[in-house]
Amino acid sequence: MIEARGLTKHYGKTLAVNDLSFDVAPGEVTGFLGPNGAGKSTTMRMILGLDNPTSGQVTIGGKRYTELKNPLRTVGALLDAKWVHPNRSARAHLAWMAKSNHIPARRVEEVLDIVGLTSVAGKRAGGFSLGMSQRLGIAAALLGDPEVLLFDEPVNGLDPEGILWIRKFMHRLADEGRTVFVSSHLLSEMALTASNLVVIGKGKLISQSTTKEFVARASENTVKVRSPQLAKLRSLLPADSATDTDDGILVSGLDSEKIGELAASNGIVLHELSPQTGSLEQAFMQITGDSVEYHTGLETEARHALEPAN
Ligand SMILES: Nc1ncnc2c1ncn2[C@@H]1O[C@H](COP(=O)(O)OP(=O)(O)OP(=O)(O)O)[C@@H](O)[C@H]1O
Repeated sequence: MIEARGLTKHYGKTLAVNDLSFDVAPGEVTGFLGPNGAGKSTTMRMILGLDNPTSGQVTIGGKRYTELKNPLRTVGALLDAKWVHPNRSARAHLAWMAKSNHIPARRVEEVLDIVGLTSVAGKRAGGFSLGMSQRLGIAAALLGDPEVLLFDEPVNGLDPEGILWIRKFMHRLADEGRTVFVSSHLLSEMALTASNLVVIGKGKLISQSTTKEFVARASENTVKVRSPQLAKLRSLLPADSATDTDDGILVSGLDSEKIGELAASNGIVLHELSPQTGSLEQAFMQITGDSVEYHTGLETEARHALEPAN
């Protein structure tokens, strides 16, 4: 269980995290969602004691990170997958981490097996693809068999196969009863990965709810309308209720019956009148009013193949 209360962080004049309170429960994957610069990494660093809050606090199982007796046995984190000595093998890297944290050496082979790196464990980590580096980072996070796991943007730059692997792995960790907190700015990915969402924008909490609730709340009463007389229909709708789409408008605040009746009583022909099932993207934009571009990242990131190390 992670509990943040009034968590605030100033960097000089920049208010990176602003009075943030949220809970992350065990046995589930909780997504930490927000556009670039929203304060996700700063929050994760404060959870891990790598940064001190200006005010407020965050605890893991009721204790601040600095109060934990065996931090690696309580919380594991993947912050930067490339943080590894390039000439060290994966096995040597993990053995060094285990030794410096009083973790038995046999655990190294266990975590290599869990993340599927046993066959390349003797190769230099510097030659690993991004996907393999992510697996190594996850193996390191699992070394102390912690109850709580944090992942900062774990699918960034991964190919579809790597993304799928991470997604399934997070579900597995949650099914084992662990607390899994994963940050991302990729909304589509979080919709598939997380059952709960903590959503922030500009350092502030926007919402904490299940993913389903988040989408349902924001996407109610959105109706797609196509018509050869759109301008006339628009003039009859409440101000700011319609936004343009490629081939029509998206109306919020009115249900399809009302729009249909309005069109009929004014002799307006409709080619489409369809209530929209909400996507996470729509939900986010409606709730935050932000116009950040979101995408799954699958197309542009497919070039990073999960190749074996040289
Ligand atoms: N060490 C620092 N010194 C000064 N400003 C910082 C520092 N770290 C973060 N910031 C600022 O704090 C804000 C939040 O940054 P943060 O990296 O936490 O956001 P984020 O949601 O993780 O974004 P991203 O997805 O781009 O990493 C940004 O305005 C950033 O420029």
